[in-house]
Amino acid sequence: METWFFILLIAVSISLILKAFFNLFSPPKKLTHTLPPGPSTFPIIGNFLWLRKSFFEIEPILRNLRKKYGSMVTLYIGPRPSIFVSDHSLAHQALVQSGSLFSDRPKALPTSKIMSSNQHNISSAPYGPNWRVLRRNLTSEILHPSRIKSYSHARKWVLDILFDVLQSKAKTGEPVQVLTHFQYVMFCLLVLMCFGDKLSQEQIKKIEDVVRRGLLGLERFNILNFWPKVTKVLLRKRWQEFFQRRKDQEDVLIPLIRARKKAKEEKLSDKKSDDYVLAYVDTLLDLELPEEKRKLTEGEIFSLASEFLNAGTDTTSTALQWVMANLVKYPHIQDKLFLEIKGVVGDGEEIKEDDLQKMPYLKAVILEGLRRHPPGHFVLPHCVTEDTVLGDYLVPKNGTINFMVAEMGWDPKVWEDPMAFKPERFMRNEQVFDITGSREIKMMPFGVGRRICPGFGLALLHLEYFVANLIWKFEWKAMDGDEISLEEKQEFTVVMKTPLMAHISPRKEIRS
Ligand code: HEM
Repeated sequence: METWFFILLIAVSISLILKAFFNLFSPPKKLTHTLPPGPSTFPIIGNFLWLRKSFFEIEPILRNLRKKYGSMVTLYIGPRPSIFVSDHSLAHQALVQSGSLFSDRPKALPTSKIMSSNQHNISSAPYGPNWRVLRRNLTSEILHPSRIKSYSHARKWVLDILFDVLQSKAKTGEPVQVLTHFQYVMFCLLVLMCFGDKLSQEQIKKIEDVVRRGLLGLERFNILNFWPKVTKVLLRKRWQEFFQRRKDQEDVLIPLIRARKKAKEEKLSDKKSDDYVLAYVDTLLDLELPEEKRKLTEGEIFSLASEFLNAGTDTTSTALQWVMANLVKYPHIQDKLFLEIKGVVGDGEEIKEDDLQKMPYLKAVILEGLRRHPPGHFVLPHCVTEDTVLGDYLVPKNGTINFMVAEMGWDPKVWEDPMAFKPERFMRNEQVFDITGSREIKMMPFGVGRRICPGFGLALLHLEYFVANLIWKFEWKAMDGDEISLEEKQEFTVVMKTPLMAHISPRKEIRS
């Protein structure tokens, strides 16, 4: 079927080339600034071929193009020009200094439009009143430090689950493949924050299965966005598969939303007023959209809940795996971290959340992990609210502008020996490293400016809490004769191509 689609594209391309040829004779449009340079593309077919690639596949191409064209490059991906920026100071100019111009999101492609309930979630909502209300609800109701603190019992519960699994592996001496465990614990935490703390492990597993299945292999559906009227006929089966994925998720998540609605009503009518811990879904039930002056629909609440799970789980478990991989690869860094923890905890059994504030080296290890292995190599695509100039080039309203996160963290002009894992680089300065990039950008694993990841505080807490406890409880070693490979591949995030396998031994036994 794709072959027919391709032939059709060639036919349309030829007619467009002819049109472009005739346009040569019409008077040129007057433009004071031009788009940033980039490789010329064969109309339509070129756009289509770019569209089939993931950003991860495009990244090495962009790295080469940067050498030729500089730190702003244009590619024609799909129907719009896409500008890529790899320069720190241009990113600061755009996202921080001109934040109100550069914080819009592009019009969603058809599949994303369906997934986001027509851009009624935080990450894809246009810059405006609806986005502001949705984002403020998340940050003030759920991600506020005092609310985050109120979920500490959930973190302890999940940590104990993780310890039980690792303890049994340590006893048998078999190596542990940690990623699935990390993914599961992050999932538990976010599910409890999203739907309340009364869910069983079986329910959480079911949610994880269906949400993860929906997330992986999404690039398969990119092609549907190219000329949807045609793909709806020619690629009918793939569209069906796409809708089925969403339905599978709705079947699991919508009953949970309805249960929270019922619980809230019961609480209001005072039938039940027991230990009711506020969950993200509860805050959405009565929220009003200012642009449409109405409450959210069930479908929109579903999209926001899915976004919360997708945004906060794989990103953090990926970062956790990268950090642990480096601690296994470099035992001297692991030892140094262990000694710092010992200095704070003494002979205590567990690390309390307040203890984390006293561990600067731990923070440096996490920051170095995020610099060297950012889970997302690009921020989400941005667009401008009006035609704008950046770095002497035009950034048009009908295009997208993308910022290259990994490139900035690996820039030798900013970071000495950038590909090495050296947490000490974050210890040299008296001041705490500013991850929000408000004064200057050195790296931006969470983005910067008005669209900065609202979950960065929660993510850093989760990373610090789990890394510290995992190192305090166990010694982590590479398997005999096994090199820890830092090769990458793209899943939803940029993960380890060869997932981390390690031998673990309880520290208690080592100490006694
Ligand atoms: C290590 C973990 C994480 C990383 C590396 C990360 C990274 C990012 C990045 C790069 C963006 C895009 C910024 C932009 O477009 O300019 C983003 C947006 C977002 N993230 Fe995160 N994130 C993480 C964890 C979380 C968590 C835990 C949550 C929620 C609980 C979350 C919720 C969101 C949301 C809702 C957005 C959209 C913001 C907007 O468009 O206004 N993220 N994140």
